[in-house]
Amino acid sequence: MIVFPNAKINIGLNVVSKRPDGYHNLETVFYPVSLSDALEMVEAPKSGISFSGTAVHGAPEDNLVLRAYNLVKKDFGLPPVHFHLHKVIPTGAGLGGGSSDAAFTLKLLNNFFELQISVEQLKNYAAAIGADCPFFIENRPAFATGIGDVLSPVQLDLSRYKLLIVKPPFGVSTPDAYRNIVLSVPSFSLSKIQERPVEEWKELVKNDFEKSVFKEYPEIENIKMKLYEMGAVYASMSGSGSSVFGIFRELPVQIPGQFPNDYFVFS
Ligand SMILES: C[C@](O)(CO)[C@H](O)COP(=O)(O)OP(=O)(O)OC[C@H]1O[C@@H](n2ccc(N)nc2=O)[C@H](O)[C@@H]1O
Ligand SMILES: Nc1ncnc2c1ncn2[C@@H]1O[C@H](COP(=O)(O)OP(=O)(O)OP(=O)(O)O)[C@@H](O)[C@H]1O
Repeated sequence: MIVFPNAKINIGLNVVSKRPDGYHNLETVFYPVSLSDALEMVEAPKSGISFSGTAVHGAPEDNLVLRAYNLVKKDFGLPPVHFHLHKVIPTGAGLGGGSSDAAFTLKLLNNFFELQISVEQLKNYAAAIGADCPFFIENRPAFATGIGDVLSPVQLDLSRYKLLIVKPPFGVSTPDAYRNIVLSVPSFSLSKIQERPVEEWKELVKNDFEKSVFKEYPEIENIKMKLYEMGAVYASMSGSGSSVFGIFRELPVQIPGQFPNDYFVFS
């Protein structure tokens, strides 16, 4: 069975408080995008994972795909399986690629082995893996609070716009970004985002990570400015970076030529 775990972008991100467990409460809008990995699972004599595509760091047994499999196996005694992960979504990019792989693994196991796990229980498994992970279970535009795990759907449809995602040749560590965050009191609640046209977002919708991350990596701010110069209606860093997305009415021509060769450009 093959599935295609997709990336997300964060439209706005307000980090509102630090919790006693070290995590942060936030407000964000998750929006699924079509940039995707490919994940295949077959039954095999021994469990494992192989890779192709862009490099995935870390030991295979630490991969979030195997962590998701082991979590479900504990409760359901699954047979051994082999996964092949073709990685396309860059890591350290704020695009949630690893979280999506894990969430799609949970859904894949549920479907393949007919485990009858409810959506709520799938979200609980996902929350045990990472804060971004529960969103990818239902994978639809959602306003998120808590640590990113309390989700309510928003009627947000950007399909008449074009999206351009630019990833510089380096990533940003999520734990480091949270360590350096400056907390904010949101002046606009992202739960109301669908009521405001994209044309107004530039003034209303902020990502709190930008301040500290731009200071350390001015190149990321340059990408954002470039996207506005290219005619973006709205541009922002996604999550804790390092990728930046631009929302356009029409995509500018010759996009890759606008950025150096070692930048990934996805449209
Ligand atoms: C930046 C975002 O991508 C925005 O969607 C997410 O908040 C990050 O989610 P994630 O990568 O799934 O995060 P996890 O793997 O659960 O946590 C990585 C680290 O980020 C920090 N972390 C994460 C989420 C959160 N709400 N508060 C935090 O402080 C914690 O230090 C944690 O150890
Ligand atoms: N399946 C996987 N794909 C990518 N990275 C994985 C995976 N499993 C574990 N990891 C580890 O997780 C780290 C973060 O990867 P991820 O793709 O979630 O990027 P991110 O940009 O930090 O996402 P986020 O938006 O959640 O902050 C990687 O550096 C890698 O060591």
